[in-house]
Amino acid sequence: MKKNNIVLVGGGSTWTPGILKAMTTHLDQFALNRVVLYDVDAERQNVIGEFAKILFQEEAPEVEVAYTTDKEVAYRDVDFVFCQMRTGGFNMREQDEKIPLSLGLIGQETCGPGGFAYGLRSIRDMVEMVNDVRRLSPDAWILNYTNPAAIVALALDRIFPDDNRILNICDQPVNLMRSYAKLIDHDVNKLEPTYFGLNHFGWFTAIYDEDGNDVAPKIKEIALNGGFSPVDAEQRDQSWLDTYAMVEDMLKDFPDYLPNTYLQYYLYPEYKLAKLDPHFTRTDEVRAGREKKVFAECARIVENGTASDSSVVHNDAHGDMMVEVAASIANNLRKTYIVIVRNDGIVANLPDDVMIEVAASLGKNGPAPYAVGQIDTFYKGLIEGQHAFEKLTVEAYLEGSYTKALQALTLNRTVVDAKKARQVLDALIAANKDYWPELK
Ligand SMILES: NC(=O)c1ccc[n+]([C@@H]2O[C@H](COP(=O)([O-])OP(=O)(O)OC[C@H]3O[C@@H](n4cnc5c(N)ncnc54)[C@H](O)[C@@H]3O)[C@@H](O)[C@H]2O)c1
Ligand SMILES: O=P(O)(O)OC[C@H]1O[C@H](O[C@H]2[C@H](O)[C@@H](O)[C@@H](O)O[C@@H]2CO)[C@H](O)[C@@H](O)[C@@H]1O
Ligand SMILES: [Mn+2]
Repeated sequence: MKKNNIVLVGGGSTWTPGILKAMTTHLDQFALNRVVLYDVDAERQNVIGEFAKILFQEEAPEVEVAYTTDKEVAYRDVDFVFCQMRTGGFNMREQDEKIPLSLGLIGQETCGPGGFAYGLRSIRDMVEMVNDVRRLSPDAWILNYTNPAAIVALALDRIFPDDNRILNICDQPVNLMRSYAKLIDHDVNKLEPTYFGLNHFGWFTAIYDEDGNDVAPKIKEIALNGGFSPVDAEQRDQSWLDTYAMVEDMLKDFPDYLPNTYLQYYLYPEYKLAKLDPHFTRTDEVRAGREKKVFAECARIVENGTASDSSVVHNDAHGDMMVEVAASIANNLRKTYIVIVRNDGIVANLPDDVMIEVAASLGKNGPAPYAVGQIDTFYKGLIEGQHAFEKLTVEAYLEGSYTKALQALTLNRTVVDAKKARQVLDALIAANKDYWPELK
């Protein structure tokens, strides 16, 4: 098995310890030669970089580990880029949530005006990253998790249409699959999904077990009786437990398919708005919880010089998925993953240029998506509206167009009213002046 050189972009991310741990537990599937962490924030990365050195020294001393803020070093001679950057950090995520909420609109990291704002910030740095990687490692696979993945995927498809080694992925479908499996007491690796939609905007149409039986009806029945919760419920903050509980509401209203949890913001914007606290948003929860815990624990490990007694690096769906996806590509395993790809006829009644989220077989030539066929009017209508929002957001960025930005926000189901769209757009422009192109 080839030993791979990896760069983790956003090395100072709160998810990095879990991903590093997953790398050490998957070496039989995904062999490593070198792991480099790259970040623009030296302070964040140093703590996690030092932790990485200890972890690998104990678990896999043959793997070379380094961290750097020099992209010329980071992107050279790389086989796989794992990308999870957050342009503007948690300070800007807080603005993405609190500005819309202060104006009576949903404030969320990837949905609505918050997702729009984050999207315009992410595109610039993501394009720079792809250009740098291609200059230094032309054949590297770029596996991107940076959010909002829907907008990032659409922008990268527009800007690098011939680059077929960029793959955008979200861990939410895997996390939902793990949760379904626990609900029906089944091995998740023996379940195969059929799924369609956009990122954070899709549905499981069926979940097949090893005998070819669809277990989705059984899952729905349990969920409809209030039995649905995340597989890792004991590690979840209250807002995630509330989110999973909304699946019951969604199934009562729309029983056809199992929904992605993010649909709650688009289907029930007023109800969710009433539940969100404009003064204590998800960013506050993450700062007080995951961020604090990860950095304190990594600092403690560095101080003690051992990671053997650590709880911060539990195996989580996110890290496992990132490594398993890379393994499927590197070793041509052709396992099934839900990924984001150009439609090109997969959903027969949607345009080719929609970046859809769908199940695909993943091998050394990239994703081979499974055909979906025609989708029904309700789902088609929802997707077309959301795609128009995403497309206008990308075009607003590329053309520096205020009008397209306003059109995008007006089309979003969490906004709708054009006067509110203008109000939130103007407030977001002021907050993002260091990150966005000028919108005229
Ligand atoms: N696709 C998914 O399902 C999924 C799941 C989890 C997290 N994410 C995404 O992963 C990213 C990281 O999330 P987090 O909560 O750990 O945030 P975080 O702020 O803790 O980590 C992001 C890191 O990226 C760094 N960074 C910012 N701009 C950079 C650049 N241009 N180049 C290199 N590094 C840069 C920051 O300094 C920071 O250390 C976010 O985009 C988040 O939305 C996606
Ligand atoms: O609010 P955050 O920063 O905790 O999370 C935002 C991310 O939420 C989803 O990721 C889940 C993931 O599916 C699950 O496996 C586990 O790792 O928890 C994550 C959230 O706690 C979503 O898919 C990502 O896109 C978001 O960035
Ligand atoms: Mn996601």
